Amino acid sequence: MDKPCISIHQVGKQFATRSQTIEALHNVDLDIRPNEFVTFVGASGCGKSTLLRILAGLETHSSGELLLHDQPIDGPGVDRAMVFQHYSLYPWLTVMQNIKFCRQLKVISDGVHSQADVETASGRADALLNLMGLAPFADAYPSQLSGGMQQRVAIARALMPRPDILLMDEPFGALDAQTREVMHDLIRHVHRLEKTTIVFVTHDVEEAIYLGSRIVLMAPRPGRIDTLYNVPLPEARHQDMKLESAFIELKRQILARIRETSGVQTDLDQLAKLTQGASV
Ligand SMILES: Nc1ncnc2c1ncn2[C@@H]1O[C@H](COP(=O)(O)OP(=O)(O)OP(=O)(O)O)[C@@H](O)[C@H]1O
Repeated sequence: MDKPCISIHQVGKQFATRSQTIEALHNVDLDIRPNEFVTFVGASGCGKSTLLRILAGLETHSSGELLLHDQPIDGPGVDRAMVFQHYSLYPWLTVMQNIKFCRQLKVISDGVHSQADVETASGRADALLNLMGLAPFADAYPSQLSGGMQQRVAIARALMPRPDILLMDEPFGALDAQTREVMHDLIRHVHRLEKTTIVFVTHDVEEAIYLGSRIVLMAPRPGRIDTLYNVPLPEARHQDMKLESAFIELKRQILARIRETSGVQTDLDQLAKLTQGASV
């Protein structure tokens, strides 16, 4: 078995607010292998985004150890890229300029750039434009694009420096159902082609199963890993798999476990009474 590229050992995170200390993560242990596609689900507040932000180096952890290729994570790095739910594109730059933006920052900060550098970057940007189906929109501005297309630009921009790890925090949460399906097949294709390790946080269990090879179910108060599930689907996926019994059974199990761990129940008797009252 491959050596893990990310090792999370006994990681804890507390947030101190004025009135209390919140244990956002408690003794989290997980190894992620190179080129894995791991999806995280769980009830609201179970620490999914906090863990992702710690992996990105945008947040510090309070205890334990996080290693990336055996080195401690102590801040952001070009080896990791993050894609958020909101597209975070620069509205005054075109699609192509947005994709090349980080590369240009690097050139400015390094103070060196050869003609070969520029050509390599242009070739990479062109390849990503094509991969994302954005070639006809290279000169468009973000405001001229749909939400799905803007998120494709954000993904292309994240992939530009060839990160080892792509961290995605509900990247398709704001898209309509049809666009999400298209994005699911696109991101699986990107994963196969680019061989990037993907860590993907979502509220949507169906999305977690369709995309992931492994699902990490987290539970809240304190935020912790509850269950790991291997996804019993082949690498090559298609939308009809969502109707197969293995898929539906896994979805049922995970949804039931999220309900159990969230401690939130819908009181159907109470709802029925309220509805009766309303109809009088
Ligand atoms: N900066 C912060 N200061 C104080 N508490 C925080 C902070 N960030 C997160 N928390 C708390 O830590 C816990 C975990 O939050 P986090 O956003 O990681 O959960 P989540 O699983 O991503 O939730 P959701 O699915 O609702 O986005 C929550 O109780 C949240 O209120």
